[in-house]
Amino acid sequence: MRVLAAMSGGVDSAVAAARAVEAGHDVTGVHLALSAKPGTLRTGARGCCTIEDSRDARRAADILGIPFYVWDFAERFTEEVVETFVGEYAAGRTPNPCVTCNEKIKFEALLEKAIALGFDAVCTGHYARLSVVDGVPELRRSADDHKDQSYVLASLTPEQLRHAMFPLGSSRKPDVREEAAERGLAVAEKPDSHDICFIPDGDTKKFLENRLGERPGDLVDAETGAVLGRHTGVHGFTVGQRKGLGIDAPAADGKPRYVLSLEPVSGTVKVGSSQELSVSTIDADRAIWPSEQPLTGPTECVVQVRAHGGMAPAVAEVDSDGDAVRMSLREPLTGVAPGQVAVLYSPDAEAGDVVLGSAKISATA
Ligand SMILES: Nc1ncnc2c1ncn2[C@@H]1O[C@H](COP(=O)(O)OP(=O)(O)OP(=O)(O)O)[C@@H](O)[C@H]1O
Repeated sequence: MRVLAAMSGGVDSAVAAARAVEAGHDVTGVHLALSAKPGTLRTGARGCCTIEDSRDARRAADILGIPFYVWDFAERFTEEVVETFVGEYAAGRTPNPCVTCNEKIKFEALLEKAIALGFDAVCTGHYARLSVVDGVPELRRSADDHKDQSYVLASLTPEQLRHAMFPLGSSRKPDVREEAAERGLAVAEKPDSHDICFIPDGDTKKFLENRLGERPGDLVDAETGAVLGRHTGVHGFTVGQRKGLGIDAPAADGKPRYVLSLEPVSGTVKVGSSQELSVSTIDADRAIWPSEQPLTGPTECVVQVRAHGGMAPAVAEVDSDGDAVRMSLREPLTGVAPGQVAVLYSPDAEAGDVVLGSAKISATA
């Protein structure tokens, strides 16, 4: 197969590309310049697409003896990922930009260009197991629980998955580092990337304030309706947040308060107790079914509502056109934020790691 290896300059994608070469594929490496300023690469910054990262990716490609290019996808990344991120926060939702990047950049913009150039697949260093049998993709959790990225890949369509390759799915990170060292890849010791790549200092609140300015509103006690304080914008909050609420007076029962809901039009942030934060029903829409088959009838599953943690057994029911899912949780969950993705995994221990589907959370109760 002709394979385009997406090389970030990190250890995972270097080893993934190496394995694709070793498997006998005709591999070309590409580094995506995604920096927020179109046409530029940042120097010295943490996060992705610094000049150092593109050099590291090129060096790895040289060691593997494969052709290598840098493609400027900054404009598309800004439009599809950064602007969506800002818009979602302004609308009182909590987006996951890595999900959007996989959907719109790596497996849409990049894959489209790859296919137009005659490649059969895009290979990445993601940790998730993927097999395609008779054209039907099956996406599963990684063999490495700590690194599992099936959550951020679960929104890929069957067609995108048919052209994806994740050679690290069955590996554990320490072994991947060891393999990189054995292969002489200089990136073997490079630290893992964290957080949101376009917010290198990790200060999401400041980033959103710079973009959205001040949009003041009230912090309101959900139970009594009492105004507890003022804030500078719903974009500074996420459902389940406890710290940084800026409320001086303690709750009557002395227990901590959490953000329960965000109302962008009125600017109201409702807060309440941890009990009020618990939800037992999640509604989600824009569902994606990796195997192309929407669930039929009530289906036992395990639902995961954020990239790390937030899992509960549930019964999922899908509407007739396969777009909307209602999940009735068998155990309550807290901190379920509209805008995040709900990923449905198969429930039994043996096959508990197969992604059945995913959908964007729209409401909770
Ligand atoms: N700027 C980029 N250019 C090309 N591919 C990229 C880029 N950023 C990420 N990728 C691809 O997406 C995969 C997952 O990205 P993620 O940010 O989760 O990286 P990671 O797990 O730290 O992997 P790595 O060690 O390769 O950086 C990478 O392994 C790589 O294949």
